[in-house]
Amino acid sequence: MSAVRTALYAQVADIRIDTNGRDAASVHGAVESALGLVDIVAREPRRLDVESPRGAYAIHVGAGLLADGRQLAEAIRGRHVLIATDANVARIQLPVLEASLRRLRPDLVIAVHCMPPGEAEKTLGRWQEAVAALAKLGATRDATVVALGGGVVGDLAGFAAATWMRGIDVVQVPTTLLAMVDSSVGGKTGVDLPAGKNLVGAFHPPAAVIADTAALSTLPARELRAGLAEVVKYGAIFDATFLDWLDDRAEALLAGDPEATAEAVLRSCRYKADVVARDPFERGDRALLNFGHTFGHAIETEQGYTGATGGLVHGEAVAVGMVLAARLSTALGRAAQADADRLLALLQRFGLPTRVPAGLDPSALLARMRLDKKADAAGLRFVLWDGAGRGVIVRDVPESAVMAVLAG
Ligand SMILES: NC(=O)c1ccc[n+]([C@@H]2O[C@H](COP(=O)([O-])OP(=O)(O)OC[C@H]3O[C@@H](n4cnc5c(N)ncnc54)[C@H](O)[C@@H]3O)[C@@H](O)[C@H]2O)c1
Ligand SMILES: O=C(O)C(=O)C[C@@H](O)[C@H](O)[C@H](O)COP(=O)(O)O
Ligand SMILES: [Zn+2]
Repeated sequence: MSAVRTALYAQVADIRIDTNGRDAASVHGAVESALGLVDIVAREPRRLDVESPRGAYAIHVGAGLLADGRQLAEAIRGRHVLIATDANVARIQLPVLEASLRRLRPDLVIAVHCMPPGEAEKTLGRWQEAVAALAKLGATRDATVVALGGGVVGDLAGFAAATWMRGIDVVQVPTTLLAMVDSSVGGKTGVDLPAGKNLVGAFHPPAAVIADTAALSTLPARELRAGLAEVVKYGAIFDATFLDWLDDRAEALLAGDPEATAEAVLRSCRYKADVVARDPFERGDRALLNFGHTFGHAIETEQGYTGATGGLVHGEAVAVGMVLAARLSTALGRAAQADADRLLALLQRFGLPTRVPAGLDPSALLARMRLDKKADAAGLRFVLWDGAGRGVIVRDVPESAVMAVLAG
């Protein structure tokens, strides 16, 4: 262990990062916490393989994968690497990831691109900065973008990779629970416009996903809860018994228990991997993953993506959206009230919001939904459920019923 410690410190001391000043204390903290995890990594990280139009890729899940570095080092083909991250993650996880990469792949030419955190930064302007960083690096077609961060970084950096020279590799290294269980898998990338969420983007599956569950130890509680909303979503649409499992493990998950967390990540990735392998371009049942999102995205857009400054963050908006989708299902006679009540109780147990924020106008939200990506010339489509674990895609939902749940 002491040889690993010496090597990690030596590598970290060597690193120059233009975009982020880090003090010695934060480097020390990051290295020490990474070292504490090397033992845990010996307990075998788990691996899932996912078919995709760009080739099969592995999802690695385990504690300490960033300090270990082997899965990441092996996923990089060419010489140029752009590590894209945000300012919070750059302070905490970047030193460890960069040290591992330099230790295991001294052949690489590495640059770091750092953006400010938050949904409000998932913009075309920030995408332009990311591709400019690829140009500065001289990234060739065999270059790799390493997306180190939450879903905002993952979507934006993934889109930069999708568009640079019409498509280079991206390795997703999720550091939030939401990104581990959802956004790093399946290849949706993109940015928001003022007119709507993720309106500009591309399907661009990753070359690998490396989910170091130890990174979650520094995640703010609010972001952990937001991630749990997307975990609940899998139970709601695919598997009622997973809702029972979540209910049983709620305390453990909220406390960041490593075993419960790793299992929640793996099970979530399995649900998502199955559906995206079957339907990578969302022509069919992949749309079930949008449960709660028609409402949720309308809320986020209407609030101007102000999750970091008083609005709802994505997972919170999805929690509210799922409650509304369940109510709409009940109102349309598709599901029992008891199912909606159970979902509401679980989301409340996870400390998630379950009501439309005050001050949002139902008709303005309905207007936002018209730019939902599931809509077509024939109108809106909603993801509803026929009861817990049985998501269903529905057309011809009367606007009056939608307005009633928005207002209720
Ligand atoms: N592509 C997809 O399939 C998909 C799926 C779900 C969500 N999304 C998108 O993901 C985004 C939301 O992602 P998110 O919830 O990860 O939010 P986020 O990326 O904004 O991260 C949340 C906050 O946590 C900080 N953070 C990240 N990792 C940390 C760590 N380990 N320790 C401390 N702080 C950390 C970030 O800096 C940020 O402030 C939305 O834009 C949503 O549309 C995409
Ligand atoms: O992967 C998918 O497919 C999803 O819908 C997952 C969602 O959790 C995610 O928020 C996604 O970005 C929404 O996609 P969009 O196509 O509705 O913008
Ligand atoms: Zn989502």
